[in-house]
Amino acid sequence: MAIGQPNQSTEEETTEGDDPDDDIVMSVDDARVQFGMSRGQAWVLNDVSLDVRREEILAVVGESGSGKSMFAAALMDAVEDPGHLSGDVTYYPREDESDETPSADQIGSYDAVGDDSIDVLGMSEGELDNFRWEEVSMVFQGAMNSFNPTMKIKGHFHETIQAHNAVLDERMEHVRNLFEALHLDPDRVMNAYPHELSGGMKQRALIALALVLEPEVLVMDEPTAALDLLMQRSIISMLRELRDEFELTIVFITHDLPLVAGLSDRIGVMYSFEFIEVGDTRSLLKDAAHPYTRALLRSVPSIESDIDEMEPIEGARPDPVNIPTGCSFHPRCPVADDRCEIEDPDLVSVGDDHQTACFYSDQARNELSYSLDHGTTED
Ligand SMILES: Nc1ncnc2c1ncn2[C@@H]1O[C@H](COP(=O)(O)OP(=O)(O)OP(=O)(O)O)[C@@H](O)[C@H]1O
Ligand code: NI
Repeated sequence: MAIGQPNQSTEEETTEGDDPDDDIVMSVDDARVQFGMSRGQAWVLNDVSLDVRREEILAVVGESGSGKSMFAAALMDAVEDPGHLSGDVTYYPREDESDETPSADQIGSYDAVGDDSIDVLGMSEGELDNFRWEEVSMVFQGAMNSFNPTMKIKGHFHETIQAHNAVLDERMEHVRNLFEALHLDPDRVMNAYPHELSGGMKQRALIALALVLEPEVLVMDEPTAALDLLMQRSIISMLRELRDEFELTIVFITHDLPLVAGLSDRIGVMYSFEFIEVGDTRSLLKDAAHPYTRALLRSVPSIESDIDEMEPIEGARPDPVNIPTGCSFHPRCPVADDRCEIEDPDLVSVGDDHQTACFYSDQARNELSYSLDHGTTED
């Protein structure tokens, strides 16, 4: 395709994987979060559609304020006021292999939209409270200090288990397995008060707490941001094992792209409150197709790159009250033209299991360079 010639985009294109057999655990369709400000209506999640695949590790990356935490909150209907969430969020419980009956029936109390799916935004507060521990659990941004300082770690586990009427001995046995996978000494940590633990230990204990009722999906919002690099890397390496051992799906939210390069199966890049590129980690890092993703990869430090090769992304971040028309990245984009100011590109396929929302991804790939001496090489 000649440079400057736009890709064809169609309404039908979505972020769904190329493989129709992909087992989807959650799907988000046309999710929007809107709130009124004195300056006008603000959109902090702008028509987002994305499928989360069962047992994948999906990294959600983007600059501060791009909507990553909003997306996480949307997954469990936890958007706080004044934000108002609309659209659809659907959860697909694992089918019981020994039985044709979908496990949605076994879960029982939730409202199912179909035989085997659950309408997350249609649940009552009580249903949501169970859902958030038993199906889709979350480690919130900055939650490391959310432990009650006057209660031993053990107490937090007991409290959660009892609040959900689960069998204490059974659950505590599971917790021992979780602790082992997270390289925590159960006796020592359980009997400690929060302040007696290092940041890394507290964060791992929090991850174990999120998994105590065996959810299918674990959403983690910047779970390692407050820790030193060594501890970050060590937790990251435990997460893959945790996923394998407990058959988890992990949605890992971070502003730190190199950190998740060796962890995730797929990466979704958010810009201006929506996904602008989604793809298989290897393909996305090697051959990023969106000018923003390429700029992001150029702006991150790597072990070998010189500090002067790093280029911060120029221009102001989008304002939720004043999202640019057309492609929201156009004011900062080196390859944008008139079309980009008017038309909003949909996500279209740009490779195997790789979609991007840009009319000029060929041009971006040809003209915008970045070096890749981090990430995929360190599996
Ligand atoms: N409860 C809320 N209601 C409305 N808007 C909100 C609410 N919470 C945050 N926002 C706004 O939503 C936008 C997106 O915020 P969000 O927290 O999702 O960004 P983020 O990508 O997670 O950033 P960071 O990396 O700094 O955590 C921001 O402009 C923020 O001010
Ligand atoms: Ni956030």
